Amino acid sequence: MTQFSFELLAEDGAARLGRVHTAHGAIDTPAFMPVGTAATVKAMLPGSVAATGAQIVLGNTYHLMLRPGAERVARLGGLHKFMNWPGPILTDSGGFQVMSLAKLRKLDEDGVTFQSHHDGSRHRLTPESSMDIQRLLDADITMAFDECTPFPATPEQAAVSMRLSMRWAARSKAAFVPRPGYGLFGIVQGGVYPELRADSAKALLEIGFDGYAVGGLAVGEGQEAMFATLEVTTPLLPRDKPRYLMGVGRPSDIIGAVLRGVDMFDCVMPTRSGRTAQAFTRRGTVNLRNARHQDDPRPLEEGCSCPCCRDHSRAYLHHLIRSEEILGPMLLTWHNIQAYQDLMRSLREAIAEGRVAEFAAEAARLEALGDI
Ligand SMILES: O=c1[nH]cnc2c(CCNCC3CCCCC3)c3[nH]c(NCc4cccs4)nc3cc12
Repeated sequence: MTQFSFELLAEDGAARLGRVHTAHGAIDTPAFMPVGTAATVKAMLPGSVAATGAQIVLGNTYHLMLRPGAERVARLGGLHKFMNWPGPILTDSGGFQVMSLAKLRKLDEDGVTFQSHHDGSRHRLTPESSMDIQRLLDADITMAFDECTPFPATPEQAAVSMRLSMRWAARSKAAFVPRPGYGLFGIVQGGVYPELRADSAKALLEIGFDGYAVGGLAVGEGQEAMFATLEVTTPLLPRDKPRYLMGVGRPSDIIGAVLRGVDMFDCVMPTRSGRTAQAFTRRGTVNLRNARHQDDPRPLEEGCSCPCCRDHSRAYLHHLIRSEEILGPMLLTWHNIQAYQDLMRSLREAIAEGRVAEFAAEAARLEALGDI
């Protein structure tokens, strides 16, 4: 039976090439995890997600506990069977989504009480219930129940919030049921304050986790502050465990974070943007609603192997978007996920060959050119 583990295969500065082994398969890192909110990567078939090169997807505890319910998913064989995704799945703890989506949230030492944004029914999430739900979903990687410290926060506010998350991290670890091939990740908090980040990392190491996420970032602090915080945080985390930067990000954010020691990423942008006609290319984002594309016979991105770029023109994509045809968001979602997976593969190859700094410089140069 596979044990949950992380293989460190190569290093190039602080950047790492690795492989995470889980009960449902391996993940090559640096890795981008497409978000599968309500047990689906929106507008994509599971086979299409796999065809992009994605090896792991995210499931959303908040949504699934409300509908169809974690017990129902468990009765139906767990999330892998329910959504027909045989590969690894990471579920978030539900905490972040409760704070951003639910109504009438009441947070106390024990957890969060909230009303469903669907029907107003009352629910409660605690470290213990979050672990139970993630186990019912059969997540290969379970996230500790934390509070994402709002931004901006004073050092005092960030300290109070971080200490609550550390108490919740200990309770998450105590409630987590260890199984071969299944892992639990802790989440570092501490705002943009180096001492608090150090305190949080130290607290999590004492509790002991299979992987370490950096939370509380990509919440409006800006790329410079995010990178500065990573520079004082990742060096404090174990070299032989995966690091996961939550909610990141744009391609330039991901590249900069990989250079600062991050291995795993999740972000709603490639899927959400795909549905709003925003396409990610090596030369920056392209808005296909823009009339400049209406006579353009070229593919969205030269050299991209996805069905959107392989089989269709910008003029056609523009037409689909303007006509609000379902195929529009389908093709752009596929392209965006493929573009992110191609970026991660290029980063892995660059690290393996010891040229990741050069890769980052070239990527920044191309993006600065803008689309033509
Ligand atoms: O400290 C954190 N703790 C827990 N989760 C965080 C998340 C959510 C990560 N994606 C979850 C996914 C689970 C499946 C459904 C989709 C989300 C963050 N996202 C961002 N920035 C991006 C942001 C997105 C929205 C507002 S900021 N910063 C984050 C910080 C934390």
